[in-house]
Amino acid sequence: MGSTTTGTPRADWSVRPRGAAGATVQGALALAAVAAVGDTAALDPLWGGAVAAVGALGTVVVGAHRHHPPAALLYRIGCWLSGGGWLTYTLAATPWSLNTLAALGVGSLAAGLLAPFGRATPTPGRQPGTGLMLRASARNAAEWEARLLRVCRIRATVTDVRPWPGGTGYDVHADLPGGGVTRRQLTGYAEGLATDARLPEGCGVEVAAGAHRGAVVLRVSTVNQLARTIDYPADYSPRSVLEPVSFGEHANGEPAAALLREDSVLASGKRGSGKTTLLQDLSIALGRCLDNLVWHLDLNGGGLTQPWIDVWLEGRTVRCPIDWAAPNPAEGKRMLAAAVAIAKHRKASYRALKRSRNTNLLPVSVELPQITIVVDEGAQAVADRDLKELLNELQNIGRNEAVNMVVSALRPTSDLIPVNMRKQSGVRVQMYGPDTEELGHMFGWAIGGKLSMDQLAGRGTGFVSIDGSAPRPFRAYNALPGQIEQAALAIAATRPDLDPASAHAAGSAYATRYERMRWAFTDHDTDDDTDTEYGDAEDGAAPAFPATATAAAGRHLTALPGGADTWADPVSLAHRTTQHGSAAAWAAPGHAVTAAAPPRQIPAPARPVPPIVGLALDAFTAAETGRLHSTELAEALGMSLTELADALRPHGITPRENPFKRGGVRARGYALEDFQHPSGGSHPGSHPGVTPGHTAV
Ligand SMILES: Nc1ncnc2c1ncn2[C@@H]1O[C@H](COP(=O)(O)OP(=O)(O)OP(=O)(O)O)[C@@H](O)[C@H]1O
Repeated sequence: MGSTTTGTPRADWSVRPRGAAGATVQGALALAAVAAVGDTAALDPLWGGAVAAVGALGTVVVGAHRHHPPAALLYRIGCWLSGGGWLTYTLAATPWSLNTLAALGVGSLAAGLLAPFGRATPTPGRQPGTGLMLRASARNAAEWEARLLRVCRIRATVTDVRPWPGGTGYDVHADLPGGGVTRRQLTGYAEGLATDARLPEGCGVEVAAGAHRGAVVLRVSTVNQLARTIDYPADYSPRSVLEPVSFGEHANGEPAAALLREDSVLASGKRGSGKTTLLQDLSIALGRCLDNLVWHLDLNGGGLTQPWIDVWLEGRTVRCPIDWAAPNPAEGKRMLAAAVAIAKHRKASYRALKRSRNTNLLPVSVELPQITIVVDEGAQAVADRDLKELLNELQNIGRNEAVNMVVSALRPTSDLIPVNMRKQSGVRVQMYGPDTEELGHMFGWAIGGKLSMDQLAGRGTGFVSIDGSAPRPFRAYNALPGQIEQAALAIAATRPDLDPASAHAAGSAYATRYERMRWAFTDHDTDDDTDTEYGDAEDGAAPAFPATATAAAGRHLTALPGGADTWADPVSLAHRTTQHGSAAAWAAPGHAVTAAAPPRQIPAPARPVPPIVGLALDAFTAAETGRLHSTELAEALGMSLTELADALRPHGITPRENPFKRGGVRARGYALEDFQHPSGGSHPGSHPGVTPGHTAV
């Protein structure tokens, strides 16, 4: 009985057989009827042979067309031949004898019992047009159906098994059953499937989208491709940032690549996992783009930038391959402040261009390039409150205006990388490491919690997820210094220049960057606290400081009055710090300083506190300590060590003679009491008795 869609039962009068028994009985009756008619009509027995031959031939043709398995073909040919043989005999003799009828009965019984061999379906592993499937693939398909049922309790139908070109794995195409089973459910079983399939170490199963929502492709690697080192392909031909940027290979040989016009990248991994190498890959790939400029914010000791800059410092190229590189927080603040200014400026200045191109997205080009800031050791950057704020702001506003970021960090956890920064990163990479829980932190526990580092092959390998897609294992290209040098020379010749409107918005910090870079990336003989990031105070060759600078604590990024100040001028140094709240009223003798903002009220200090001292006191308060290393204080104030020393010396404040230990490091530094009770100074208005939490004037 069938049923209508409304549920009312309805009789089914079709003669289509239901099951093997029905088909056998129907077949036997039909054969007996043909024999009876033939006998009555005195048909020539040869017709029986003809029927058998035509039936068998038809079975072969139809079977091949419908991809019937060999057992089904044999069974069906057998049925035609035995039926045809019986018919021939009965036409020659008579159907009406007990023996012929018994032969028909026995034959029919045998056909009924052997019917399962004749089943034409399922023949897994086949889609129209894919041709005959190899027997091994068909067996593999059946195994995967069984495995999906065993491991995931999902009764999927495998529709194809396609070997990878290199023979290092295969794709299993499957249709999910109805009833709400989703691809995402399967993703959680990837590890279990790989184990059940007894895949070699380092091999795994990736779950990818199929042709439709109910289809899935399991990428099964059988040879540990990720274990071999892949050099960066020696191809520096020009590309566009509108094309995917490649940084490695997946296990099946496909390039690991992402579109970085709008999506920013967050790459995390423990020390030595291959983050810097990955950033080098991205720097090369992005540097090749004629519509993109690479900036480096390298707080990791210059390892990222140095190989790029050397060719320029050595005079092997006139143009610097990296448009701007910042090796320390102070320069980083200038860079990020300039990037924020550019993003804001572009919003306004290129409105007409967007309208004329009928697009909401800033159309990047050789004349109007994207800026991609590659940040090595983002955790160090976000440890600085100002850098963190700037990075956050840039990430929030830079997408449309083509100011993008690639950030690396030791861990993807919120203590090192702000949650917003992770959430806003469309491309997320977690490099190999012993701690599987990092995958949960990076990709979310629902997906990442079910992945395993066992799928990777040590340093240089990782998982990448693009725009929330299932994380895929990949191996990053290995970019060695010699190759970076080659790339740097090629890119120096092809990279674009910043568009004039953006360069204008970036101000003098941008215009003077090369002088500072040249200084910062050249070796200098330095000596403890008199170190400087860009130069020595007494060295007349030291470059001028840019007029646009981040204010002391970088909280107010405004152009400083007075233009480019000189390197060793304490007034200008202090002046740079007066943006913090505004203590412009203080000035050293003989110097007039224009107030940038109205002076703040102070509770009741006996005498005014110089701004540099006030800011230093703030830094001690923020750090909740009575001792700060010179580098810490300089960093907190956005100054170099020499700038700091020069600014404090007039107030009789110098680093303590004896080094002290903080955070496990022994170094010289400043003591809070020296700021509260300075020994003296050139300025008549010294400031006895000030306490942290005071307000500078
Ligand atoms: N893709 C790669 N292929 C082969 N070897 C690699 C790859 N990436 C990194 N390595 C190896 O690992 C070492 C460390 O790499 P890298 O400096 O990039 O790691 P890192 O995570 O940046 O380390 P750190 O955080 O200490 O700076 C390299 O010297 C290199 O030998």
